[in-house]
Formats: sequence, structure tokens, C-alpha cells
Amino acid sequence: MYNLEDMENYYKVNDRVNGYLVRKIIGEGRYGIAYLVTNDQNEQYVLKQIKKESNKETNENLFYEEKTLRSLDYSCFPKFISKFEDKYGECYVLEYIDGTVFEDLIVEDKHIFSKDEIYNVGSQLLELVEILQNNNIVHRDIRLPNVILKKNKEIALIDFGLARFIDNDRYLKEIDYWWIGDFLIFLYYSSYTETNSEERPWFEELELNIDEKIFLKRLMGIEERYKDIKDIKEQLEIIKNK
Ligand SMILES: Nc1ncnc2c1ncn2[C@@H]1O[C@H](COP(=O)(O)OP(=O)(O)OP(=O)(O)O)[C@@H](O)[C@H]1O
Repeated sequence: MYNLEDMENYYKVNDRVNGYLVRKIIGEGRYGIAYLVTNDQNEQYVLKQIKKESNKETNENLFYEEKTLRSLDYSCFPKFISKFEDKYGECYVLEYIDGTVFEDLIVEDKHIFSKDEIYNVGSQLLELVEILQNNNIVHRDIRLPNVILKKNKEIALIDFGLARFIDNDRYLKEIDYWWIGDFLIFLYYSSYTETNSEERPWFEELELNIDEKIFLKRLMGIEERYKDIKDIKEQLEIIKNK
């Protein structure tokens, strides 16, 4: 949290910042604050106001968020629009992606994902990760608050703070397969009701057919890991068509 001195550096609704009009605060991260803003054409953007005293790790994350997003030009990732200095520090402007994050779909809307919906989300996540891999990027944070369901039902991935360029020593592409598995398990849990107080692992609690169980276990690295994304996509197609 911020102390009172920092509070004075917040923007307020209706403030003008570098030609943008502040509409609302949409989040607070380690780096600072995110606002929804509009330009003169009433187009929406996300403005990230970076705390002055951010630490080394945060600075590294911001550096890679800018570098990776600037190298991508797809509707499923926010575009990095610009960066400027204001009187308090640095600000980043990103394309705003209109929709609902999966965390809100589950926690607020209490949406129960059907198997077909889960397969569809899985396919789309694989497509996004494939695009990232083709651009030599691993996201490393594919979680419910970082994936947006747009109105047209397409999904988009945000928050590239932990994204890095793939490097076989440190930043392996395979970690995103684990994240996809973890993400899908959360979607399966949306229809789960606890029947017994004894704790069991997800592969026993969830109603999964044998193919789904092996698929998720392989994504999670509990059984032999997939070699590449093509294998994963093929396996998901088999599950879908059964
Ligand atoms: N491009 C975007 N389009 C729409 N909403 C976004 C976009 N980027 C971020 N948001 C929303 O803004 C809020 C802040 O997001 P952001 O990723 O900047 O920080 P965070 O994830 O809360 O922080 P941290 O990265 O430190 O964990 C979140 O609610 C997120 O859903």
C-alpha cells in the first residue's frame, strides 16, 4: 500500500494526463497504479503510473513488459502505445482490452464452465502461447486475473511483467504448458462441489475422463511432459472430438 505522501501523487477521475482523461482506477500493482483513460477520440487505454522508488525486480519486469509487448502486434495481446514522464515519474500507455477477466467470471459471475467451454479456452490459450513462442516469448504468468474474455468470446492475455525472451538456460518455453494446465484445472473446479472433507488431489476430485486426466497430468509435468505445442494441440483435438 501507499503512504499518505504517495497518495498526493495519484491521479483522480477527470484529471488530464498527457492528453488522456482519467476515467477510473483499475488496479494497483507493485509497480504503481493502473488507470482507465480515454483520448480525445474517446478511445480507451490503460495508463500505468510507475512508482518512483520501484525496486530492481519491478524495473526488470517493466523493462520486459515494454520490450515483449512492443514486439507483438496481435489482437490477443495489448499493444504498447507509448511511454512518457509526468511530474511524478514514468507512465506507460497500453491498449485497453475490453472484456472480463476469468477471475471475475468465476468469483463474481459464478460462471460454471462446461467441458466444451473449457476445451475452447484451452485451444485458444494454446494458440496464444504458440504465437508467443513464434516470437520467442514465454509469458510465465497465465493466471485467471491475466486472461480476458472479450465480448466476441475471443480471449486475450495481459500482464507481461513476468514475460521473458525464451532462453534455454533460464526461461524455458515449457513453463507456459504448466500454466495452461493450471488455468484449465481452475475452470474445471468451477463446477466442483465438495462432497467430502478429506482433501484429495485435483485429479481425484475433478470429474475427468481418462484422456483429460492424462492431458492435464502431462501439462502439469506429473506424467511425461509434452515435447511441443503441436502434440498438445493434437491431444486436445482428440479429447474434443470424443
Ligand atoms: N491492457 C489491459 N486491458 C484491460 N485491462 C487491463 C489491461 N492491463 C491491465 N488491466 C487491468 O488492470 C488492472 C491492473 O493490472 P496490472 O497488470 O497492471 O497489475 P497487477 O496485475 O494488479 O499488478 P502486478 O503486475 O504488480 O501483479 C487489473 O485489474 C487488470 O485486469
